[in-house]
Amino acid sequence: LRQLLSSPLNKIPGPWHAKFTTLVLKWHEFRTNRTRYVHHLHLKYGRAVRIAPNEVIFASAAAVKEIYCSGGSGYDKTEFYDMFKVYGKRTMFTTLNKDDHAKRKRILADRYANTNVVRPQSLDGIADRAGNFVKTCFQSVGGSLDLYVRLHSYAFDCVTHHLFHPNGTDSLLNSKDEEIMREVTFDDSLQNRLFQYYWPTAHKLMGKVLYLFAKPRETPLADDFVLDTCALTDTAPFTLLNRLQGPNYNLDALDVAAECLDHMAAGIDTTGDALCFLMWELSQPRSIHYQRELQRELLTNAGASFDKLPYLDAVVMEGLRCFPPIPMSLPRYVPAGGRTIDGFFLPPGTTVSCQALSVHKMDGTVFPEPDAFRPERWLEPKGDAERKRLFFAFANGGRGCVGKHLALAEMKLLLRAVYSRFTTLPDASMTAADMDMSDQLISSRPAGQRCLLRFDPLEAVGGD
Ligand code: HEM
Repeated sequence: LRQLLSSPLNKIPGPWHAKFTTLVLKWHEFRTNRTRYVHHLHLKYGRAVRIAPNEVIFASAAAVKEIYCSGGSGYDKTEFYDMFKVYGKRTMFTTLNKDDHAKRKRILADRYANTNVVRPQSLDGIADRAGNFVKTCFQSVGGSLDLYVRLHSYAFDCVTHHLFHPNGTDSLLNSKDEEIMREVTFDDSLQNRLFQYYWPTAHKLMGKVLYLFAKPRETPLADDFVLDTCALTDTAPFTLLNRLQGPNYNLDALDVAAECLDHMAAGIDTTGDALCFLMWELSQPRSIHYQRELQRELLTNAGASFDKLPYLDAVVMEGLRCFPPIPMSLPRYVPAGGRTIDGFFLPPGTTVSCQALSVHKMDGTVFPEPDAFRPERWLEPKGDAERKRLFFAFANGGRGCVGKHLALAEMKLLLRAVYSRFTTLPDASMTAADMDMSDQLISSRPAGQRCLLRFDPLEAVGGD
């Protein structure tokens, strides 16, 4: 009790129960609502909030810099990341300390450098898949298309191209490959995995009885696909697998497969959901003028490179700001000696984090009307540095998203392919609840796991 009363964290604002228990936070996690709950606490208590006896969350550029960038890659990750081990192995994403992480990153980082992503063999593969996506849009004309499924297929095909070409998937055209994507994307194991993380002994004791209420994560098709593909030795030089199979890295077959499976999973829901939330927003009556402006830029610059289109860039940045597919806390431990963040002293071992949704929406001077989708804010020269400092969709520092350039290329090529040919409109059967944010372990997806849009070819609306 004395320890509780004398904790330096008592000075940090937050709900009264956060001093004593994690139960309220866990309740929201189990109900797929942690991100919104934490954002609500930020709005109520400010940019630093104690959310549990040993956990504090921040929403400022200074906190992002300290937690995620100090010393290059910021503070060490917490055991939260154990939940993401694959084939029982630690990957780059799940390594907890800096040294292990740096070793793995040195091997593979250049596969994701922009110079590698924009190589013709890499980029042409993405453009081909964007072409396949457009084919399905044309086929849907007169009806509607479930964008949620199609965009996850697109992201799956693009990421497996980058990992395994010529052995990537074709799930936009091939139903067997689509089945693998569905297994990963429609996974519903959140509660089971949280239960195992928080109460491992009870999880073991309850065994299969628990499965009646909370399904475990089971992805046998994806597991087998990656194991089989990693056994092949004919991958193109630009791919991740080609690099990992290099002779000098001392990685066994399961290490290689685990790293690839991890990147495959990291590349499906993130890019798929980012595009899904963004295209849904662009299709709303309140945003249709943004869609028109995008079409105008694309049609008047038909030959321009995808990364030389300022309005397209602004639309993507604003989509990722308003609807970050990883919107929630990325937990880290305060290092030995403790640290002061935003004026509060935090003892070593305190769990600290920032969540993208709040970092993007708590500073109305940098992002006026922060809840509004307004792409043009990214075109104003004034405030550019401040906006970039607060942009946290890909996290920041040495442990930020290694797939960022790949993801941006995928998003821009897809949006260019679609909006230079179509106007998109919401299908009448869709409700706002379908697109509510539903938290998973670290990412969020549309609650209804469907997103029906109508695709009207531009000629049909007079090309306006
Ligand atoms: C819009 C799409 C994407 C977003 C918003 C996104 C976001 C993020 C974020 C926020 C992190 C940091 C997570 C943490 O610290 O817990 C991360 C890490 C990572 N991402 Fe992405 N990601 C995207 C696409 C991709 C793609 C396409 C790939 C790979 C093919 C990828 C691979 C990874 C990997 C391997 C890490 C771990 C990096 C490390 O620990 O050094 N991501 N991503």
